[in-house]
Amino acid sequence: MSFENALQRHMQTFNRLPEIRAEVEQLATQIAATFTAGGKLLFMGNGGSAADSQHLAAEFVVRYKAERKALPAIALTVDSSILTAHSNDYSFDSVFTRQIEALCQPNDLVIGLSTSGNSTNVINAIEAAQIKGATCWAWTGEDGGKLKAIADHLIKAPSTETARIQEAHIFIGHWLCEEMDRRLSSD
Ligand SMILES: O=C(CO)[C@@H](O)[C@H](O)[C@H](O)[C@H](O)COP(=O)(O)O
Ligand SMILES: [Zn+2]
Repeated sequence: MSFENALQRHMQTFNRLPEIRAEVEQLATQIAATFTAGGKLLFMGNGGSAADSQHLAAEFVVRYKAERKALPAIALTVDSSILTAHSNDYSFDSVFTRQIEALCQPNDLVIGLSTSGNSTNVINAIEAAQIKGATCWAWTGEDGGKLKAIADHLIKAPSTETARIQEAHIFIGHWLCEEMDRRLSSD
């Protein structure tokens, strides 16, 4: 794909983001309510979405732009000992489930990122988090994949192309950080 072609697809995806604005605003409201109620955010995903998970968790814990209190967020993608021990001793399909069992509380909000919507370890962990009583969001592509029927709420980036979906996901994540700065910076 040429540079121009990739850029055109990126722009097409971003031009369609207003279509999912209501869901993103609903998520912002739920995240703010989660923090106010003493809950935390748990992020997970594979590959680029693992990177997005740790990137976004860091924005909440450290800071985005405003000076505000630390906000509780954990990426389930970062502890190499947990990831390798669990995958080696049990299965990669339950590598996030195990951490949900250890860390997730009923008032937490779980965000599973999967461009296909079909990553088994994300699906399994969302189901485990639902059993724990947490509210579960899936960030997917336009298709939604298997997560469409499983997650409590969906944010479907308007593309079927992995890279473009990831670019939209990180934009949405940054906008949520912007919103938390606006809503919580005076706390
Ligand atoms: O970053 C990329 C592609 O841009 C890859 O690392 C990609 O994230 C990996 O293939 C993931 O395993 C894809 O999983 P998913 O998004 O379908 O859940
Ligand atoms: Zn990538």
